Amino acid sequence: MNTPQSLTLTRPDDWHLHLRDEAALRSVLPYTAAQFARAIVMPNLRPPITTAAQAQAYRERILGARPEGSDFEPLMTLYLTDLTPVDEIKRAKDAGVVALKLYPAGATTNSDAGVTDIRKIYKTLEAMQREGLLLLVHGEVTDPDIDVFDREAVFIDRVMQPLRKDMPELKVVFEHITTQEAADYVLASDDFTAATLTPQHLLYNRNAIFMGGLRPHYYCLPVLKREQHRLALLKAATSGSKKFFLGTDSAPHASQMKENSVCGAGCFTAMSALELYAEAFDSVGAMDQLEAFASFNGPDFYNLPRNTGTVELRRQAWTLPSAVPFGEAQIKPLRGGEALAWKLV
Ligand SMILES: NC(=O)N[C@@H](CC(=O)O)C(=O)O
Ligand SMILES: [Zn+2]
Ligand SMILES: [Zn+2]
Repeated sequence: MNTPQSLTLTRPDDWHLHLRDEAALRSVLPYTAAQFARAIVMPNLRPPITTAAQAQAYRERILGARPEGSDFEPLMTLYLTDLTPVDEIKRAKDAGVVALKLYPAGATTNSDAGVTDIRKIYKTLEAMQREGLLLLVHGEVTDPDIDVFDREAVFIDRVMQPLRKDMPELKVVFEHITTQEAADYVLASDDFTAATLTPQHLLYNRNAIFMGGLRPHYYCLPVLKREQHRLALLKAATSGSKKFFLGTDSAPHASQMKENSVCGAGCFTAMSALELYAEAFDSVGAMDQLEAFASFNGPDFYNLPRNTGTVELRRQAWTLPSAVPFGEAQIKPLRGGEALAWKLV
């Protein structure tokens, strides 16, 4: 077993992050800026970021919310709709946008304006393939006849397989994968397909949502799955395959929205992201695989330079605050009030 007391790694990036806007943005950004050099910023605001001009303006707001002295760099994305014009792709490329996000309409938080049928946007996807912009997918079908726990596996058959056949050189990131089926699919695919993995899906199975009562802070989409799936994801993350990389999907919701008769989907992990991944990798003696997962595989897939500089993780117990301010409200981080075994120093 590889059980180091500390680990120095090249500065990592977060390849899937929700920052929200305005006061919420100002509350959560410092946590990510303290952990990561860059992050792929999700566009599912209300209203969503659908144009290059909106992405540029959102980027400025993010830069303006950085703590004094921070060099954190947001990497911008657009939200695909049925009506995204083909011309927008060139404008996006020129504006420095790196990817577009496919939310099947109704699949998750703020996805109402999403795509109703992927075939409606094929011309736009072809333009992305030409311009070298990546497609990021929330990979769940929205068919109400499909069980919530099967929606990712069914998405592979109904959407991913035909898409890969029709658009073979479009780089696709299967975001926040949660199943053995998705891990196997990505492993078996060619170099144009990769996946992000969240800390919660590497650490927990679906029992966590029901432990001694319903636990809203463990509810995200795609929902946590059985232990067999968690083990497959952890195996993929620590396998040394370059197709898997860090994407927290940290998705802040005010605690009154989580602790409500209808609980919003999303886990807030930005305050302790690297520590949670370290715990997952350490649990299988794979700390030596963490640097590639957190710092190399993402930039390599996106064709961006790797970061310079390093950060250090130490095996040192500390307690995560149970709640922190979130604009006028408050937010409860995943594992808040509990001890963590690793600390970013
Ligand atoms: N993951 C989540 O449960 N929620 C995300 C949306 C998403 O990434 O699907 C959010 O924006 O809150
Ligand atoms: Zn999603
Ligand atoms: Zn997300």
